[in-house]
Amino acid sequence: MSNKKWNVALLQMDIAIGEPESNFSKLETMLEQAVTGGTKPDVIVFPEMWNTGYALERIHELADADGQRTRELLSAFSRKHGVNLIGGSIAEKKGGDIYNTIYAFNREGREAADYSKIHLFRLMDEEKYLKEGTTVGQLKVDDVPAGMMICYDIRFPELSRKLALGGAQILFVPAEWPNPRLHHWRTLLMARAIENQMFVVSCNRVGISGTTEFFGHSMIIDPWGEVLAEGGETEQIVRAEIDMGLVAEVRSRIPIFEDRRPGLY
Ligand SMILES: NC(=O)CCC(=O)C(=O)O
Repeated sequence: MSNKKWNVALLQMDIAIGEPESNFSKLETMLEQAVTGGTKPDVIVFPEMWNTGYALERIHELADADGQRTRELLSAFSRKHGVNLIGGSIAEKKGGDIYNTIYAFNREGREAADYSKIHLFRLMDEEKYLKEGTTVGQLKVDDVPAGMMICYDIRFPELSRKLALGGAQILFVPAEWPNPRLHHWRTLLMARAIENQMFVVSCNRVGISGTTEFFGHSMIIDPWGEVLAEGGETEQIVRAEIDMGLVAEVRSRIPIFEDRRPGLY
């Protein structure tokens, strides 16, 4: 277990539907603000589908081919500033298919992992336009085992438990989670943190897209379930310092991983 302390910054941004140019420009502005406007972050997280929003009917023309443009930006920025990036997710075109994919980059500017959303959200028609990923999102951030899930994935506790059993001490969750389900968002994120005794770091977008309103409330939650930081409902950078040593402390106080009875369930 690690005793590392990290400053975490979440880019709680608005996303212009179907306008990658405008979204890249917004993201680059907020990235600069994240590294210049406060304590220098160790990890920066972005929201879900930040390059295109849910412009699904035009997604084949808008998606980033092999994530090339996104990868170039993230690699250069992470290397220049010595910061880990959990690069939200983007609409990624791979072969003839479109995926909802996170790229994570380390402080040296190298790609640490990618993860494509495995549970597609029917209420937003994802299953009609996107292809689901087939592997879970595991990575190391400064040698600390971590996990990645995307938005709707948090409704599946089996997935976060699998990541925790695989060693994850922190879970990163980019999202586009809208009204009227704020209560679900906050409760599910806190539950994933408490039941797995891990940090949960979630970045949601803000703004209105068609008739759908996204409420922000990006959250940084510790392994005890305490909310260390929570965004409001406008564009902002949400920040907190986290102490990774707390994971071992909470896990030794209530040893749920030793007390599990997997033979019975
Ligand atoms: N983009 C998403 O996966 C949205 C998930 C959501 O809103 C939910 O209620 O679940």
